[in-house]
Amino acid sequence: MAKVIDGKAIADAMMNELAVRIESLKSDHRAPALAVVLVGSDAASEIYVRNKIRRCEQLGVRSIEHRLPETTQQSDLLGIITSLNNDEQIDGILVQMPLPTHIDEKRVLNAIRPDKDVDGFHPVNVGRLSLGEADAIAPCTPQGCVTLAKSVLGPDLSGKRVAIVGRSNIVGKPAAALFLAENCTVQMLHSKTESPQQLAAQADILVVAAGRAHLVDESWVKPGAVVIDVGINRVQQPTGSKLLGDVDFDSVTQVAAAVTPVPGGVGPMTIAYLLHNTFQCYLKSVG
Ligand SMILES: Nc1nc(=O)c2c([nH]1)NC[C@@H]1CN(c3ccc(C(=O)N[C@@H](CCC(=O)O)C(=O)O)cc3)C=[N+]21
Repeated sequence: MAKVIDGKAIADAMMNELAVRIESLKSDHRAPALAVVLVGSDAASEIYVRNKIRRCEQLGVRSIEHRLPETTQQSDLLGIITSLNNDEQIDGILVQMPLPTHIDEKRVLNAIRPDKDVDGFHPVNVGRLSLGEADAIAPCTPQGCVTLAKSVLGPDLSGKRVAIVGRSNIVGKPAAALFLAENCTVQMLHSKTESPQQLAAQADILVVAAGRAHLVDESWVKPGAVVIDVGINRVQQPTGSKLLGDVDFDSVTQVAAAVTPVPGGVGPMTIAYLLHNTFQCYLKSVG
């Protein structure tokens, strides 16, 4: 049986460290502030917002929510982003994805000030990350994946073979950039990849961010590999709704050295890095 990687515990430890640093700045500076904009409703986004608010409270970070109806016009959303951009009291801005289809996600991401872009989705931050620049704001979930892999394999990942299933702009692509920056050998697998199982089964670290419940079973996993499950699929069951990962945990645990659970794996790490990124933006802002 594989080791279960406790993302919740690692996130808690990161938060405790952050709480101390925020507390120590309190007497001289305003509190850090994070604004979240949610348009319409989306199950995964609701979980995220709920946990984010709780964590902000624990850390003494001011949390600002803009909950807008599904029918919100793009121009109104852009107006809110502009006012958050210009508000010197706000350090981080996060617009929940996905947006309703009548809104152009690209326009919205482009509108966020790069130095407040705590998601790291603005083209300037994507470019900095791809150039390997140290001051890039890197996306939260991929940073969590790297930290979870290091929790098992130690801080030096150089030479490790990494396979990433899924090529989204918010997880797969930035995860590839971050593992490359760790000197890993990175391979991207996606829906058009031939024999993805065979390729995945060569990886020391397998990151699964495909958005399909239980896509990956033990046939994809090299014995002794570390498996990071990014999936959050809400499925209805007779007993109520349940969260399923992209990894079939019971199957993969037979061959892997370590696996992240869902919930309790990548999710809490995403929130921890959201607060980490917010704190970094805050440090730059207050000097
Ligand atoms: N601009 C943007 N950035 C995002 O990072 C983003 C987004 N939009 N839209 C939605 C998805 C989803 N997402 C989650 C993060 C944490 C948990 C989380 O805390 N999960 C916990 C709790 C689960 C629970 O409470 O049931 C866990 O897996 O253990 C869930 C979902 C971030 N996303």
